[in-house]
Amino acid sequence: MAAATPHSPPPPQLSSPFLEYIRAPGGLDKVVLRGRRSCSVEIRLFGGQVTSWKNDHGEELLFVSSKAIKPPKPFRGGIPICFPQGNLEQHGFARNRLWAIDDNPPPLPVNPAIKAFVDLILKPSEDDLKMWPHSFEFRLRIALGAGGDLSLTSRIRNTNTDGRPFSYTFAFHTYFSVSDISEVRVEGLETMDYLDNMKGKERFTEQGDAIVFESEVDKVYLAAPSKVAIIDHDMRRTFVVTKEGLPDAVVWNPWDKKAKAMQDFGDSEYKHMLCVEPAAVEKPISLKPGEEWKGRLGLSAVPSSYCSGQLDPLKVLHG
Ligand SMILES: O=P(O)(O)OC[C@H]1O[C@H](O)[C@H](O)[C@@H](O)[C@@H]1O
Repeated sequence: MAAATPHSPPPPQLSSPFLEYIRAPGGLDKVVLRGRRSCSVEIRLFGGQVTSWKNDHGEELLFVSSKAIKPPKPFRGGIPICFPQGNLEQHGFARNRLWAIDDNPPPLPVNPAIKAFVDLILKPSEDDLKMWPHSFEFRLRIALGAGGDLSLTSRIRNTNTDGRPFSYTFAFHTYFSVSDISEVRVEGLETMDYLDNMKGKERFTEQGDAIVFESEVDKVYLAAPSKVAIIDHDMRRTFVVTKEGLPDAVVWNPWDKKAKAMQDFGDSEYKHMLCVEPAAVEKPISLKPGEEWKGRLGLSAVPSSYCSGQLDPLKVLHG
């Protein structure tokens, strides 16, 4: 396994005032993207994982467990990358590997207003290839927009030289920080079909209006719309989640019993988090050698001053 090396190479020279490389022992080196006022994003090279996203008041928007444990265990919170899934460790190994900074990524169209971004890359190690015998290049661009919005673009290329295709499922396992899960509602997934992970992946159709939370939820919404809103009444904040190339959306909250059973999660922390995860789960993505797949996650937080308590979710979703 490509665990973090105790003697890391010298920090890369990041030639931008919007980026900072921070050295930390035990595979915890990180890159910080800085935007206007106090907006920032922190990305840990271990897992290629976003571990913090702050708005321009410096308020944390992502949930990270106070019990999160260090590498080589996956880190509970932020945005773990789930790839490649299948008959492997839960959620695949990408969240559990040391990624590198990609100094020379192939061109990716960018909004010229975006100054703060970083490109990471993951390639399989010899040990990874024994577990999942496919050669790939996984490029991840993480960008902080001028308005404080965050985007993650994944590009996965099949670099097999033996002519073999491969297939995988994928998720941006996004943990949102919420004031009180009982006061949160999700708009955009009502009337959708879903697979219920708590009922042996049986298929159901969501009924009623917005989704609210009163107990454990672990559902894969199929062919979910490209925009989903998470409305946090107490915080007077709405997260708008956009997705491209990722048909499904997993919604997860472990609630009290499961929370207690998780070693790296506080007993009451389920009250302050919600995972809404743009994903490709139902139909695995298939790539022939030389082919590349692209998936994008966009996150923005609409503050209460904008909503003024009059938030019209239809405007957020369709306006
Ligand atoms: O504990 P982890 O491997 O990070 O998984 C945490 C959760 O992730 C997803 O949301 C799955 O749908 C859940 O079934 C799983 O429990």
